[in-house]
Amino acid sequence: MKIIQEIRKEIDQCDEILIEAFEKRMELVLKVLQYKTREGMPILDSSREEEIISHAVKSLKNKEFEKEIEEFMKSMLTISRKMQSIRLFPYNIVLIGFMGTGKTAIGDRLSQLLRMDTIDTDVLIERQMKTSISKMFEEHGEKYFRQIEKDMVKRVSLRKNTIISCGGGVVLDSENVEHLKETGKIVLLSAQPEIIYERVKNDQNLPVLKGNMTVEFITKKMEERKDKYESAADIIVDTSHKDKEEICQEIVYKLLKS
Ligand SMILES: Nc1ncnc2c1ncn2[C@@H]1O[C@H](COP(=O)(O)OP(=O)(O)OP(=O)(O)O)[C@@H](O)[C@H]1O
Ligand SMILES: O=C(O)C1=C[C@@H](O)[C@@H](O)[C@H](O)C1
Ligand SMILES: [Mg+2]
Repeated sequence: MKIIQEIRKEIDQCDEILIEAFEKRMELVLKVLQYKTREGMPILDSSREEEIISHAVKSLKNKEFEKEIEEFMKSMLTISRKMQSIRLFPYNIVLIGFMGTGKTAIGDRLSQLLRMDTIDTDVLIERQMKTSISKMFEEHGEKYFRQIEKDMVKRVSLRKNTIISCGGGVVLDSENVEHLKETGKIVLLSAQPEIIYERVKNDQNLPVLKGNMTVEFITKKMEERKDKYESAADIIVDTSHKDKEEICQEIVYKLLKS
């Protein structure tokens, strides 16, 4: 009994050291963040995280704990990144734009990079209604879908520190824009019609383009919606000829400047 008490005492001492080191580390992370923001340096640096993890694995004396140290460092980096994201973006990041501009794809990547939660109105609607958007259009018409979408936008606008990827038609309704703006900043993703066509041409779940999957129709529809998209936007990021990493960096940079 005495032995276990002795060991526990040592564990408590280890925890004290960890707590002290953790506190110090978080304070230093915030200092780096302030410095980077002041100097206009890129905030996201995935290679630095990999370096920190591999350094920790190498530094370990007892190799029995390799897997565990990796997990430990990853959790700490996640906590640290989350803390930074909350300070940098104390609001929802709302992604809007035409079909195929990358709202869903960029929402997912941005959420990995910033360790912020992400949701997608189309995905939530399909999950709630237990059917596809195409079927909803087919069986009940567009008006029915837009009402469900409107209710969903109202609900998701109540969230905090979340990346909200919207359906392509969400901002056509001015009340949706008002709700989203109450808690978020709006990022308009754009792309050239030819690029959008290449990205969506095989997508069977886009009823607005059904029977009209051509560059000409996409161009016309984009032109019709242009003013609504642009007037809702706090920042605009063109996604043509850019990979997801570049787009995320640009979103972060422009949001911080806005
Ligand atoms: N920057 C990019 N480069 C190459 N492919 C991309 C890029 N962004 C998105 N894509 C691809 O284009 C397709 C459409 O993207 P995504 O589904 O994210 O668009 P969306 O804006 O969410 O469209 P929707 O309005 O239909 O929900 C996907 O296959 C995605 O992987
Ligand atoms: O642009 C649109 O009107 C749409 C885009 C998709 O995200 C879906 O929300 C739906 O297919 C309608
Ligand atoms: Mg999408």
